Amino acid sequence: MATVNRVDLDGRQIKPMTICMIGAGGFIGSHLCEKILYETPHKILALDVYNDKIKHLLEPETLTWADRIQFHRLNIKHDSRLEGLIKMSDLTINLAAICTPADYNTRPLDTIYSNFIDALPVVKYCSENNKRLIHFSTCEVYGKTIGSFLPKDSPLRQDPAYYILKEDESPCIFGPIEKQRWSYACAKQLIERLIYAEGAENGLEFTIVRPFNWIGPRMDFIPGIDGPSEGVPRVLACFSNALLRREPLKLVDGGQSQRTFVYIKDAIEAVLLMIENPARASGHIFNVGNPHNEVTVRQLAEMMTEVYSKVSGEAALDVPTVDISSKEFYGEGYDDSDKRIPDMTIIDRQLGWNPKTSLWDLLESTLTYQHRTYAEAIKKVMAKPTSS
Ligand SMILES: NC(=O)c1ccc[n+]([C@@H]2O[C@H](COP(=O)([O-])OP(=O)(O)OC[C@H]3O[C@@H](n4cnc5c(N)ncnc54)[C@H](O)[C@@H]3O)[C@@H](O)[C@H]2O)c1
Ligand SMILES: O=c1ccn([C@@H]2O[C@H](COP(=O)(O)OP(=O)(O)O[C@H]3OC[C@@H](O)[C@H](O)[C@H]3O)[C@@H](O)[C@H]2O)c(=O)[nH]1
Repeated sequence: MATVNRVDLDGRQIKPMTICMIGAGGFIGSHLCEKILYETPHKILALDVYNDKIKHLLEPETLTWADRIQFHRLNIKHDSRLEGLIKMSDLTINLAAICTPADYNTRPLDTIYSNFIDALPVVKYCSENNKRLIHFSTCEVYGKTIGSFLPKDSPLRQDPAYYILKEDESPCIFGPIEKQRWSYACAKQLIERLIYAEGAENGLEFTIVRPFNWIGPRMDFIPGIDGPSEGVPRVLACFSNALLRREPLKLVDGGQSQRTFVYIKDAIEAVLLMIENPARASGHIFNVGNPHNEVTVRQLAEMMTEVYSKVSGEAALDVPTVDISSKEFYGEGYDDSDKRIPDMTIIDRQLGWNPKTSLWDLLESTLTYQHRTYAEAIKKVMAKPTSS
């Protein structure tokens, strides 16, 4: 229930606000809209080119929160309504971006435009109109770890100083320009620098979020079901798709890269704290991830196979994974982050936030959702004879 008498971390009453949420129809946006509508009195101006993932919040119009969410179908690349909507709001949250690795090396121009050029007017309108901005960046701005450049057998690789990623200390280490994978990270880094500079020179009140692999229901799409057959989503959806179709999970370059995964519902708690505690969140860059949920991609595949077998009741394949080269899977210009463990000092100190959900538990609830949502549709598609 949306409570009116909400207090912030310092015991002050939180006034209801209007939030302009750009990219509200995406994975993170859909969870953030739910959280705000279910638990707070705030209003949302939801901007996106799609609304499939928030349809349940928009229809029917008799829902108790219907007067607190307004959907505006628009593309921020070219829509004169953007400035007016930002002006009508107390806070703008920008989530809009091309953010699937399969696009970074194959559509580098779209990637750079989306993550830098298209975000520029949002920063400018916030700055000029004295509006607060929460901008979504990425953990990819750290790029590769310092440790990855050490010899394989160096004992220093075990020293956290060489791999833990700290907002105010770690360098941003990208590969050469011909590795177009880094077009995304580089564009995100430049918009972070621009926002930071707007804060320093023009007093923009900002918060930058660096998500570390947030996963959960509604992430991306299942190819051929609610997205293009040839599309390559992020790893959770790729592996879910293979499990649903009873095909081996593809491990890019042997699945040796490491990631930490955080449950979307834990991560959204952190965003709500930022929204409602401006004095503690403004001027900061926050890592938001779960340092305790680290696995290699191979281990993720093994765990997902086991969890899916449990939630679906179907035995796992005899050979559940297959190796594939990054060139074959993503094409020319792919490169990878080796390891991503967030330092949590700043977010813990400023907002007292820490993630709660283990990788096993978050996979169990997410794969239960995937099975319930897609298993029947996949069976139907697979039963259809293919035209030759
Ligand atoms: N999910 C993660 O783990 C993760 C990790 C790092 C960074 N991020 C960042 O968080 C943000 C949201 O990510 P997500 O996972 O929800 O992705 P998503 O693709 O599900 O959501 C992005 C939304 O933005 C919309 N959008 C894109 N361009 C637009 C435009 N020009 N005009 C209007 N709407 C537009 C898309 O339609 C989509 O609904 C992105 O900026 C992404 O870079 C996410
Ligand atoms: O089928 C697959 C898909 C992916 N992978 C691997 O799994 C790892 C994770 O891949 P994801 O697609 O989830 O994306 P990444 O973690 O590399 O980047 C993501 O992280 C931060 C965000 O900014 C973006 O959402 C995205 O860039 C990579 O090493 C990738 O090569 C596979 O081995 N098999």
